[in-house]
Amino acid sequence: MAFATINDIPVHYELLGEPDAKNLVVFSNSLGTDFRIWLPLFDELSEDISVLLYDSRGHGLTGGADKPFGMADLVDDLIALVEHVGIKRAVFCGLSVGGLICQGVWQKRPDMVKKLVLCDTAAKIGAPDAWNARIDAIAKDGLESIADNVMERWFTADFHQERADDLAGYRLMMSRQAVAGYSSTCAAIRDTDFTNALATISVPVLCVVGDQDGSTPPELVKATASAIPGARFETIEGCGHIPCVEQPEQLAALLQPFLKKA
Ligand SMILES: O=C(O)CC1=CCC(=O)O1
Repeated sequence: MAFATINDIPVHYELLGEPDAKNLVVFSNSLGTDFRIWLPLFDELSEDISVLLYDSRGHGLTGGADKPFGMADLVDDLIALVEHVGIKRAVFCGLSVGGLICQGVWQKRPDMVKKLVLCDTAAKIGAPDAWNARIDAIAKDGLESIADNVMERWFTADFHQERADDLAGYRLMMSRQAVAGYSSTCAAIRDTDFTNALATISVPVLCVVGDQDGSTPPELVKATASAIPGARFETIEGCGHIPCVEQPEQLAALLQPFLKKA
């Protein structure tokens, strides 16, 4: 557990391994989560893979919720954190809004990006009206009021039935986020459209999506992959929006060879 002051806010992160390791992956979390969502994946990855994990602005133990922020801030935070820990170049793997942040890093600092893993994400996520409705709902009634709906999109019916303890834990992770940080992140997603930048991506890209993802459905992620030159698209079976939690073995089986390929 480590903290750094990045762009005037405390950022919570963890570097496991060396900043100059050959196989180094930077993981960026999704809306309503923190870096602990990636932990189940690490049991499945080989030991020679080093990782940088962090909580994005307004989430987890990272600060910044008190002032409104947008996608440019989220991207700048990740770039500055990567520089802070001494990483020159890495694979960037982002889930959902984390995938938008990683696309933003590619646009601003392509020299930092060796490969991209875009997990349950797209160049544009959701409709502005839906984000505005979500922002209004949580301003009025708090995150608890939307938690059941969000869990329906995050996890499959099987997960709901068979992993009730985990479901309760991830539901708490989401509903305990700072409302203002969650709200700014919704606005950042609403205001971001990287569609025109997809054709500029010239590093290897792996796009993955849960077959039952209710937030970024397979057709959306497939369309994003189709617009990136040479990108590979894969579906994860029996999975909602968060494969690193629901199907970490399948995600690792896709990630590992992609990381190791020259
Ligand atoms: O909460 C959701 O609907 C899922 C989600 C959308 C963007 C993101 O990061 O998570």
